[in-house]
Amino acid sequence: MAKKKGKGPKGQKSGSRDDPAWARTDVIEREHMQNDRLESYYKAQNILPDEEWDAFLETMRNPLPITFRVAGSRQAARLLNDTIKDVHVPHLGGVVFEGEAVSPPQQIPWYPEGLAWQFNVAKKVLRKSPEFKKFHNFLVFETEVGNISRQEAVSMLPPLFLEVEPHHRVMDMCAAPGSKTAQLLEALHAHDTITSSSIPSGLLIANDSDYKRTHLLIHQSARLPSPALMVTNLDASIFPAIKIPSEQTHFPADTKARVAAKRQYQLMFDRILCDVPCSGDGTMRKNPGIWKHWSPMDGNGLHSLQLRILQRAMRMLKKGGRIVYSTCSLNPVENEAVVAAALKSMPGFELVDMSNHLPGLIHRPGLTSWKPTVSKEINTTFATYQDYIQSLDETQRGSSKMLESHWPPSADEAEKLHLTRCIRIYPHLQDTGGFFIAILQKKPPAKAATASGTSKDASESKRSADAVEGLDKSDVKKPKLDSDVPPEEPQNDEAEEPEDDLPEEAADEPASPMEVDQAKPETSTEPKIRFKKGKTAEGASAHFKENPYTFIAPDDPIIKACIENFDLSADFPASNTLVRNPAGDTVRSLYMVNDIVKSIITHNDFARIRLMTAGTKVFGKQEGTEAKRAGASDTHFRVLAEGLPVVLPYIGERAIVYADFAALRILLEAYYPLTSGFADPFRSMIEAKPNGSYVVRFQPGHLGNATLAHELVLPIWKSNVSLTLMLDKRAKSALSLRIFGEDITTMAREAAAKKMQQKQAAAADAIASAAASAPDAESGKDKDEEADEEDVQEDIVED
Ligand SMILES: C[S@@+](CC[C@H](N)C(=O)[O-])C[C@H]1O[C@@H](n2cnc3c(N)ncnc32)[C@H](O)[C@@H]1O
Repeated sequence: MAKKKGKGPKGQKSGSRDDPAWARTDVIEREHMQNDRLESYYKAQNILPDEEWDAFLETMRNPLPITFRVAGSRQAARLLNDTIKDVHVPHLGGVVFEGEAVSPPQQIPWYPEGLAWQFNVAKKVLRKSPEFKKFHNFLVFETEVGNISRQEAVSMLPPLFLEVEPHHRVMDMCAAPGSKTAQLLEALHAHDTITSSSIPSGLLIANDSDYKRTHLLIHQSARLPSPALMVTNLDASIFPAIKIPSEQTHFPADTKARVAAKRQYQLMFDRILCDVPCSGDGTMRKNPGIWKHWSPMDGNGLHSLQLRILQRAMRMLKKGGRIVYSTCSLNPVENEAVVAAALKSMPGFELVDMSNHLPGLIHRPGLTSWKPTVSKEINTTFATYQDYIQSLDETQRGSSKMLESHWPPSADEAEKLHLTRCIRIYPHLQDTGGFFIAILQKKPPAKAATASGTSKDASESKRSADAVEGLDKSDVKKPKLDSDVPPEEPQNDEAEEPEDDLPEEAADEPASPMEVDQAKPETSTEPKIRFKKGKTAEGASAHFKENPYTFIAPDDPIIKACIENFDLSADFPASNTLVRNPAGDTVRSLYMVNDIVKSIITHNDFARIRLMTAGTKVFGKQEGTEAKRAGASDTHFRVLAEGLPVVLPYIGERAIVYADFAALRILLEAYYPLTSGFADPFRSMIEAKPNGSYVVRFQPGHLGNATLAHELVLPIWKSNVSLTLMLDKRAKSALSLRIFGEDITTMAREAAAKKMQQKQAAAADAIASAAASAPDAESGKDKDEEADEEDVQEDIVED
């Protein structure tokens, strides 16, 4: 039965469009899908021409189509997409259910390479139509192993506008539960092959202020293991400066020591996603409870936080860098008003026109004018903030929650700001949710002539740097609600006091005080930063309970054993492996990070940046009786399936065995198949090896009707007489379904037997107790149907 859910705005504690529980439990009858205030508010905003209004409202009342995206590394995604297109969709064409034709899934027209799909079928069809049931099963398993991401179509858009490349430093400010984070990670890993992962030089920091939701984020992003990922748990509006030694360590002689020190140490980002908490009224089709609870005051209240998050992002962006600001709200107060206020508050940024970036995407331009309401009863009569304030009794003025930035800029200003470059998506245009996107760019360095005749980056001027620093002081250091938008700084491209032609890396004021320890030599690998006393024990970091990461020395016995056992090549980045505990003891897992993540961990206090995870697990200690029987020593680690793509490029031939397709079938069918049951040459090859962890390269081939089209690389463990495929049970089932078209695993057989037993037991109970079975009869459901419903509850997890 439907549970009551909280009614807070999206991204607040009670749930969001990205919260699966929230999405599923909210049930409301169609006749209750109306809200006079909502209609009157949005009519006042003129969001749509009159003739579209009915279609808009009607679509808002219809459930959303099911949409999903083929995820993972690009090559693997293309392959799986081909399977959907060439194997599944043809079977789903021409399905008739209860006398009605059911349409097969279709590719979303604007998603690159056709990797996103949508289909519109009732749950009953998914449950009862054999063709759709099979497809649904396939989707469930592929979702669990991370190859498919069920995600609302519009939610796939922001990362596409960010255009992340593998070398980019990327920040996802409000990232949980992480569907967009996954897309950003995929873009960082665009150079991965089907079997092995590249190690991008770039970085993704995925942040969310909600501790519990960061765990969803970690779970979601584990599907694409990345040495370039960090997850933090901070309020994005006061995200601290991250310190890394800059690539530039030499500055012109006249650079002030304080400026040089700062510029050496602040990480600036190429791409930032601000998918901010919002009122979420664009998600009504998925969360129909919003019809009942919608209030314009949610948007009014969130405006200030949204603005501060966007402004913080602007301060952390490199010149030439890009921010995507997005909400799933249609409310201009949360959208254009935030963007306009942010642009007015900080010089050097502009809205980018990307209206033709995704051919096939139907959208509308941003609004240039709107009418904020000053009460939930929809009072939009005040044309300006000044009019509104004047209308208040003097004693009330100080406590008013309305800000000047809730109101639109003048028509002239709106034109200069190019607010029409914002992108609005309305549900009736392409059968989606409602959405808003703005793409902001920090203007690239403009070369301007200086008095000395050398070429200078004019916007590096002291004036504009001061503008940024001024904002940092007002906003970041006082993490309270803004009562005001900082005044616009005059744009001055002429440097009054040109300093130097420095990289963007460090042009910002750190958000929290730090001192540079000048005594430490440049080459030291020790952190060069020390924090002011007590700083890490204050505020958010005081209660941070996670363990720190500790890098292990390249000559540590464990890493040496891994190098030996896996025949790791000389270029294996042993110095980038770390463990998750303060002293480096009780080691169970080894993590791997790339150089920039290593640099951040080394130079920043983990509690201050509330570091939840970094990099990816690659090796795990082989524990349990199986390991003891196999004689595994304390330094005997196995390569983990999740980290295998990352370490595969370094693993040497001694740790690799080649097998055919038949061997894969045996390994999937039984938990511990005997070595003697395999055919040669695989059998002799593996029997000749000592017990331990190996990597098997399964070669393409045919087996009955099944085809392995591309090499598959998986970890195994060899014991005295048997082998084990080191994948978890669900991953084995997904693999089996993908390759053999059916679940041939022991787990599937056991589950089927258990289900049969349960059905038999339930039937016996029903016969024994007629009274107990009566409510079921009343509800009109049979046990089979309930069991089916449970299956559907185990639905593909949604973003
Ligand atoms: C719209 S959701 C983000 C969805 C996410 N980008 C995705 O695609 O899966 C907004 C998120 O903002 C988080 N949030 C709310 N206030 C925040 C703040 N001050 N700083 C950082 N995150 C915040 C919420 O916990 C929520 O997870």
